[in-house]
Amino acid sequence: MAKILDGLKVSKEIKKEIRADVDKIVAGKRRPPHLVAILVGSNGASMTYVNNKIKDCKEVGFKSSLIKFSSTVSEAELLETISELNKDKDVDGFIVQLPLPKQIDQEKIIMAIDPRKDVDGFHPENFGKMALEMDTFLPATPFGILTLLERYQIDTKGKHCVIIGRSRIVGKPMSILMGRKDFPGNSTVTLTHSYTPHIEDFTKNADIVITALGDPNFLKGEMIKKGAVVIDVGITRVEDNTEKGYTLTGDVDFESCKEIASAITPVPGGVGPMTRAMLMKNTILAYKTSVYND
Ligand SMILES: Nc1nc(=O)c2c([nH]1)NC[C@@H]1CN(c3ccc(C(=O)N[C@@H](CCC(=O)O)C(=O)O)cc3)C=[N+]21
Ligand SMILES: [Mg+2]
Repeated sequence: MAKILDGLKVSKEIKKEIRADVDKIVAGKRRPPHLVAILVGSNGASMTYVNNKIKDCKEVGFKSSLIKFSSTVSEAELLETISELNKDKDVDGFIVQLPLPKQIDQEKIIMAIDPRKDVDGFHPENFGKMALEMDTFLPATPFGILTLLERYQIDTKGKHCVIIGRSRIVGKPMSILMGRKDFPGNSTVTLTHSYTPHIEDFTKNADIVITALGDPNFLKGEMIKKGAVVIDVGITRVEDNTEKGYTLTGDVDFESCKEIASAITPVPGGVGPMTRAMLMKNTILAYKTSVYND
């Protein structure tokens, strides 16, 4: 039976560390860090995520603000709000919850964010710095995965890491980070996606598998090597007859994989809570402007 990589537990530890830091800041008569979230429309999952981020802010002692727009908001209105947040000295970092409605050009929105306030790490300037191993904000989900690997002392050096999915917020940055010279890193990376034939030919040879494709229970035990480390980023709401009306389901078939893997993340309670903790981490980094101070 694989060791469970308990993202919920580690995320609580990280939030406690941040809280202690904020308490010191406030005791020194300085204002606490301030995170702003922009939410467009009323997608159920997006509302849950954003509300949880606001809850996390309270927990760690940050000030938080939520700016809500209807799904019919214009691109110009959003850009105006971003421009104001960029200038606002009371705001350390902000995020625009994705996905955005189709009338909005996502790239244009991300490009408008001041990279120094881009605590999601989505701006191309920050993505470029990440790729070149310069100090910057790492995107929260990959940052969360790295931190989880680090705290559980999973050896990544010289290992073969196979990533499934090439999204701009998970798969693509993860593929770069696992190959960087830092720890955890120094892996040999294979980035697979929807055009990769016979994905099991790759996953069967992987020491570490990271799934981020959004296909419930895709990765089966027979597709992995004995002793592999399995990181499940997928989180799909599969509709059913439960009270909630859905069950959160990962990309990993947990039941079959836990028998073969040496370590595995659960869904829920794995990568999701780590993502949230790292957004808090990036926000306090933005506050200290330490990433731009060297
Ligand atoms: N600008 C932007 N930044 C993001 O970081 C961002 C985004 N847009 N859009 C959507 C994705 C997804 N994402 C998650 C965050 C937390 C959980 C999380 O806390 N999951 C819990 C369960 C939460 C639930 O009950 O639904 C868990 O896995 O245990 C999941 C997914 C951040 N994203
Ligand atoms: Mg993909």
